[in-house]
Amino acid sequence: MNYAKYHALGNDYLVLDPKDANELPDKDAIVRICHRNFGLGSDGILYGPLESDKADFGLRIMNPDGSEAEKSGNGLRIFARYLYDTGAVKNEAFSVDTLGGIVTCKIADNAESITVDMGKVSFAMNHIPVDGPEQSDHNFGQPLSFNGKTQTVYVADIGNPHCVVVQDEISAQQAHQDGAKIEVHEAFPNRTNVQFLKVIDRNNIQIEIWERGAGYTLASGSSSSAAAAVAHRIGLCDRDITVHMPGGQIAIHIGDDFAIRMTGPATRVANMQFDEEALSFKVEA
Ligand SMILES: N[C@@H](CCC[C@H](N)C(=O)O)C(=O)O
Repeated sequence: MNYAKYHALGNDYLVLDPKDANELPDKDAIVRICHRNFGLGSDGILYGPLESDKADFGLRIMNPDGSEAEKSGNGLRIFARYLYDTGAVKNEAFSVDTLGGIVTCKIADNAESITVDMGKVSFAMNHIPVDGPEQSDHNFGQPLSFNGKTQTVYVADIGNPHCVVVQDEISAQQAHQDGAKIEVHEAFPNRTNVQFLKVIDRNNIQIEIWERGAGYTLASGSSSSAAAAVAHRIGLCDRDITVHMPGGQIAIHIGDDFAIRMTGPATRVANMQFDEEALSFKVEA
């Protein structure tokens, strides 16, 4: 099976084109294909371009644990780059239908820069299952207990769910320890992506990320969107925010009603062939 591997600031995806595969691999196969030792290795699989009656292209986004994500900012930039590389699009704007809504993508500077209109961030959690008090603009910021402490967290939805923790200092180690706990906290029956956010100044933030279904990642576009929106919503940042992550930087513009425009790169890595033999190897627990 042929996969095109790309990364967006170190957040790597394998693109599986339906012309090469009639259907997505099953959950176990996805886990194996994404495994960094027993498979090709990636933070997820992008299955597309699919037909859509609502947009120019349809896309399904799979996490490396085999679960399906509604949206992925880096995944969308990578998918846009794949469409450009395969000649399906040029420099015109085009729309992509995801489970988390329709987005618009535009490629510039010979594909060195890709902009995605990600949709609007919602802080009133109508579609993220959140147990506990109803989330709304009036009670934005909730105490959450994890790992023996209680901190204020901010939930934000940009098609997929996010939980933002604002702190003076952040670290990869904390993202591993606390992120893993918050992802599966009982407050989030559908699990959540987690960002630890440090405000640098009114136009720059730094985040460490723990992704739902993927774990620690070097960058995330929907996380950047959610974290920037929270920083603006609580009055710490303006509308143009550079998000600094271990893998690099993404530019976020926050428009009216928290409509997010995200700009960043996507880089081609390889064309890879997955051998079915890897599926039958028994991994000792
Ligand atoms: N890496 C992504 C987010 C991918 C989906 C996420 N793990 C989820 O389950 O919602 C990004 O760049 O946004």
